[in-house]
Amino acid sequence: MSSSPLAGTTIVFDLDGTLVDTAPDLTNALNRALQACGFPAVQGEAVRASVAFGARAMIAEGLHQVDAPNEHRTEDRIDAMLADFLDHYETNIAVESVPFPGMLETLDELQTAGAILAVCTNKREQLALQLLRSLEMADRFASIAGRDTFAASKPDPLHLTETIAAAGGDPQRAVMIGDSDVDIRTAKAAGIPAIGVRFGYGPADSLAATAPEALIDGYADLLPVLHQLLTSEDPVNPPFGTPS
Ligand SMILES: O=C(O)COP(=O)(O)O
Ligand SMILES: [Mg+2]
Repeated sequence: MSSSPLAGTTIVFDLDGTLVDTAPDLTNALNRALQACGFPAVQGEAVRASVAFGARAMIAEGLHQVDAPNEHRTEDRIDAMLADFLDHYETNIAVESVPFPGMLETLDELQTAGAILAVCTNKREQLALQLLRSLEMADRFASIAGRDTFAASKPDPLHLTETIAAAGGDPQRAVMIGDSDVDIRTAKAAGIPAIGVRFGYGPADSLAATAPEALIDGYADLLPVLHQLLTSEDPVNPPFGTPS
């Protein structure tokens, strides 16, 4: 039997910018929507930070980057662009999207140690499933919950606690891992420790400002940091909630 502190612990991952580098395909979908309106394409770097906030935010940032006149920024126009964006994205979801370096190996190690894996993303559930299936990763996760899976989505803590419940896990034995302040705020609101990843899309200062339990720069750091977190005997900040 495994004596790892990871055994039976639910490790919940954000998707975009945490498990998978989805920015290139999202940028391609944005450019398709911009070009359909007669605007030029934008560079990925220019809209990268907006990926953390979803397709609508990417469109708003894209329109800002191309100096779109105000009449192109109405709700109706943005809705039409969003439909165009999603249409293209759905059929091109895993063309350039790749797992972050070391991610698959780390998931292997977590599973070997007996951890329960789950995904809590603000992507639409169907798109999250499609992406993870395309990358042949979907079966690794006991639950995959998108923005439309439950009654509320991140930063509402219900999204995270329901994801853990759907995975058959215990919120008192869970850790959230994400690239944006939204992920960390969600975890804090649920009373769950959080690890921020600095290689994703969330701006570094806002990620750090939410004070996650730890910040990592790559998957090589995740297991040691998790181990430290799960075996911490700090009575002031116990790893799992308040001691009874
Ligand atoms: O698509 C989004 O809104 C962001 O997705 P994420 O929650 O997986 O980072
Ligand atoms: Mg993210």
